[in-house]
Amino acid sequence: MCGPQVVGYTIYQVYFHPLAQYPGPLIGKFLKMEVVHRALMRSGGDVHLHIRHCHLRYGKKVPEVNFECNGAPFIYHLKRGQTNLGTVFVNVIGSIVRYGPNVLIFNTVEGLKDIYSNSKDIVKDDCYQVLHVGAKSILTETNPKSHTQRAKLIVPGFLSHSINDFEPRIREHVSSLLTALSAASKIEGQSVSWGQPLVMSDWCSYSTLDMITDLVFGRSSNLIGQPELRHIVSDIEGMLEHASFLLHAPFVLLGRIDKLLFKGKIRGTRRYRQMIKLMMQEAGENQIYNRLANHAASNSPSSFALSRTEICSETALLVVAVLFYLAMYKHVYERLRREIHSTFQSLEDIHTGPALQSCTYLDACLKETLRISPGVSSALYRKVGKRGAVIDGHFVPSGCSVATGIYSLHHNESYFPQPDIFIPERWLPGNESNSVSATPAAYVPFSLGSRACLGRNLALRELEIMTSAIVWQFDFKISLSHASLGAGHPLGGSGRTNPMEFQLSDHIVSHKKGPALQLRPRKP
Ligand code: HEM
Repeated sequence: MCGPQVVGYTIYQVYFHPLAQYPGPLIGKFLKMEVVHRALMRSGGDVHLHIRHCHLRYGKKVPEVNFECNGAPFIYHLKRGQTNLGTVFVNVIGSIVRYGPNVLIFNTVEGLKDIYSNSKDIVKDDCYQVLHVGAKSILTETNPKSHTQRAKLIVPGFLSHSINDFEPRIREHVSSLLTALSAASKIEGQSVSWGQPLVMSDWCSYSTLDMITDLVFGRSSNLIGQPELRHIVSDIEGMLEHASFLLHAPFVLLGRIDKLLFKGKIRGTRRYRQMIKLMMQEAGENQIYNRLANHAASNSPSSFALSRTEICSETALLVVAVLFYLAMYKHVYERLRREIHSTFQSLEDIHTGPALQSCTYLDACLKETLRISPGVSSALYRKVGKRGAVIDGHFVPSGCSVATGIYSLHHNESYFPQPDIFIPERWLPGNESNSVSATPAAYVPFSLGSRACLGRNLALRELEIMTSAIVWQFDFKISLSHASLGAGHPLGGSGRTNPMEFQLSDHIVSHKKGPALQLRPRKP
């Protein structure tokens, strides 16, 4: 392009483009902000925070009186520039941000529903196709008809009776985890002293990967029992980092620059794929993978393969996030301990049934964790079809990408007052404090509509059982020698300053190391 063309293009993008009226970063009028973050600035992992930042930045400031402290640490208020509890100015969150030349991000319940419940006129964005590794998968399929076909195949594996059948295996894996945690802590019998610090993200990842491989292939990866295989966890993380980079910057595939940038990670991906390949070959008759493979034989062989990303588990992140919040918010921990210890007489009692169902505070803690630290935190892009679509009252032309940032919506003050504070009480039936009550329609950790998470019930079952079993078995506290692992820090950079929030790195799914906990057998 020569000089006048550049000027003409710039004026069009800024003033006359159909999305010109929407506020957003200047650079976003010319480039996708996801690309800027992940490719140019290489700060991948922070996009969920940047989306929230944009909604705040492009909103407006209004005065708010009677700010409530509600048990949050003083440093937290200071970080937000609130030096007294009188009148403060807060940002009213901007509901729509232009996040790329043809990209709009909505931060409202109405926008969310219009985007994700309308599978006829709004489909998965083409960017998902970059994730096909040799074959399409249910997650990356963009054609609604083909998606329905695939979904029919695997949905039965995720219905409650299938999960009930699998639950004894979940409990066995949890029991192995507890034994391994005791051994790694070097806790002797009824010892009252605190054990060695343990990085819980590692241990929970081993256990949840063991569970999910057991379910999908009928054979566990057994990372709890075989330390030499544990590199698989970082192999998966590396693979997701690589994939999330390609998702938004597919141009690096030309000339395969990514092979240079992600050399070590690509090696890890190969190792991981090798393991999965072996498991696929040995999959038991009734396993989810087997059903897909049988169907593939009578259709197009590779196209029904199960993608690797589907079997990696975000569940581990959620368990460690719950443990982090329990260790940080003592009053929450005490209340949950009381509930778990008074409900269950022994570890064997922790299983699906009326007792577990009666644990309303456990349910509230899990919901609040999934709100504040959602396992999938960034924007799930969708593409507007031929006729265009009306989203939250705005007409969006055909071909535009639209999304809602899950982390950003879950931190929208209009739906979740005091969004940066972990308050399980907002989820309790007959909410004890109206000032913090949640808007359930804005809570979407598993997305919604026809492309919502299929593993939701399984993930929740694992979460409930693992969390209750750990709380039942151990007392725990943050290890002072690694206190900042997983936590925000006053010098942590934009959006990462809250020491009471478990920090996520968003790479398709979120992951993060931490917290480091010390355990001891629980006191009666
Ligand atoms: C707490 C843990 C989990 C969270 C927060 C979560 C969240 C999500 C979200 C937000 C999506 C939508 C993705 C998109 O639109 O691009 C999704 C899709 C999906 N999830 Fe999960 N997930 C979790 C665990 C699991 C587990 C354990 C499984 C299975 C073993 C699973 C299987 C799937 C599948 C198959 C899809 C694709 C659905 C489709 O496109 O039709 N998820 N998940």
